[in-house]
Amino acid sequence: MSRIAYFGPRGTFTEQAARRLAPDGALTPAETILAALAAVREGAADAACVPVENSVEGPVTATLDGLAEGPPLVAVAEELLPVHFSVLVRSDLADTAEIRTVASHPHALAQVRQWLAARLPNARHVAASSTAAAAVAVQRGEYDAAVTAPVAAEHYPLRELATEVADVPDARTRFVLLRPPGELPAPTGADRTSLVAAAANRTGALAELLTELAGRGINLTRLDARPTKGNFGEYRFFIDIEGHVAEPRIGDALAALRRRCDVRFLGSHPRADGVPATIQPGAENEAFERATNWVAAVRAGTLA
Ligand SMILES: O=C(O)C(=O)C[C@]1(C(=O)O)C=C[C@@H](O)C=C1
Repeated sequence: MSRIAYFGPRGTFTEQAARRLAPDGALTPAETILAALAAVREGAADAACVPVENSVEGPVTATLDGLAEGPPLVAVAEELLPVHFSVLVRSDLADTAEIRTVASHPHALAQVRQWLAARLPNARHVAASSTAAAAVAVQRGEYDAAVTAPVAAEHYPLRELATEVADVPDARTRFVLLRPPGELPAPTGADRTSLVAAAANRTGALAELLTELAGRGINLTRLDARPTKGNFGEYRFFIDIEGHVAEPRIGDALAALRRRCDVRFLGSHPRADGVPATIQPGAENEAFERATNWVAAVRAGTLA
């Protein structure tokens, strides 16, 4: 049975994603995203499930930084979960006027800002390590309310003050299952490839990388910049593209990027939404294969 470390404690959105990604796995919560990644790197778990991006708040930076640094890990699967929240309070709380503090993961607080301003305008917002960690803190009496995944109400003896809370109704978070480098999932035609590129700090460096992708008709699904943390003003670029590294056009593009700068491969796997890659005319895999075969024939002296 696969041992899966997930960003916990019990009752996070990530736990739900992990259950879907590894239905037969033995799930163990990790207190932080970095701890989940470390469990795999140290061999205590076979895979880690962590959030990577949210449709409202964008990248989960702890995941991005954790993947760019340390021994490499590769995403082998992803899950998209609809995100709406429950607001949980202690069962003995008599009146919402008593709510002075609301705790949650910063991504969660950002997704319910308007709701909190309208319904609990006097409550101070407090960042917790995860939505479920906020529920634990409310249970301990540290805070008055927690913004959590709906499933948290099943794990913690708290009262639901509100459910289906979301400023943006169809918000979604994408989660990935990460393993040490190994056999890749087979291409399906609806895949995502992720990488992080350390573009040089000079005029046009990022544009050159993007031009390599655009010239091969490859569509981006995400581009995030994160500081390298070394020199102020230097960034790494997290790039998600449509397609699988096993495809000639994607392999050709990755080789071109690698010629230009340091690239870390972060995985090729089926997309959770099943959206097939958009491929520009002339950028089909067959076109790349035909062109490669033509060069081989020219070199062999059988074609000109
Ligand atoms: O705290 C959780 O429940 C998580 O799984 C983390 C997380 C996130 O990192 O974005 C996941 C989904 C929601 O968008 C809010 C929080």
